[in-house]
Amino acid sequence: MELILKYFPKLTDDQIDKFTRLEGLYQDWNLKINVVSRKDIDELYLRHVLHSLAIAKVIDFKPGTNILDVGTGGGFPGIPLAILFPECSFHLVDSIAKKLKVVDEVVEGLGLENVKTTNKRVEDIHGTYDFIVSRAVAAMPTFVHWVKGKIAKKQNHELKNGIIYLKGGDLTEELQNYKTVRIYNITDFFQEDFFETKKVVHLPMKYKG
Ligand SMILES: C[S@@+](CC[C@H](N)C(=O)[O-])C[C@H]1O[C@@H](n2cnc3c(N)ncnc32)[C@H](O)[C@@H]1O
Repeated sequence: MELILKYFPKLTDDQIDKFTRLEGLYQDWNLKINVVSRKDIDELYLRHVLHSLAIAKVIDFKPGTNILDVGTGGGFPGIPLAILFPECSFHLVDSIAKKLKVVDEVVEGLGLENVKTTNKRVEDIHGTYDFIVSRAVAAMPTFVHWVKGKIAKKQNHELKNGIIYLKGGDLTEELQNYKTVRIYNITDFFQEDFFETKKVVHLPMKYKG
């Protein structure tokens, strides 16, 4: 938890309480359904919570923003972002039911009222969103194909709405066709070795309706 406060020193008592309780909830649920690896549970705050919050260093979501987390798995990046942005709404989607069971339990355990979950493939989700966030789900061309029709017409964040994706390694080839893409090194925000090759990819997508 100290790690989160190091980079987000202005958290409210309620946010600190939720981030603190997160670890116990994941530990309990992971014993029953193994959704997060042992090593990852031991380093939950670094590998999952702080990694998810790198998105907040790229976009400061305004109150009222609605966000889709595609392939949320055990709830990342959606759950940490929902704690950080209590006035935004988050829709967490995954095609595997057992993963969402853990997410549902964590959401209930924390009393997170700004999160809803759906067990579907993202291709079958028909809402629109200001932002689509994700980590480690598909190559960018596939991902863009899945979500490009889901960017809200009424945009809150002038020109910035679109995809924010957490990914690692050399992305030059994969992203060469996207002219507006911005790539941020996570080590620019968090000085931790774990993030050495990890990036935040921001692909603004203007609605063309
Ligand atoms: C490698 S896991 C990443 C989970 C989580 N985002 C994280 O970073 O911890 C990929 C997840 O994407 C989900 N997924 C893959 N394709 C999907 C699709 N088309 N629609 C919804 N979920 C999908 C899988 O079920 C899996 O839970």
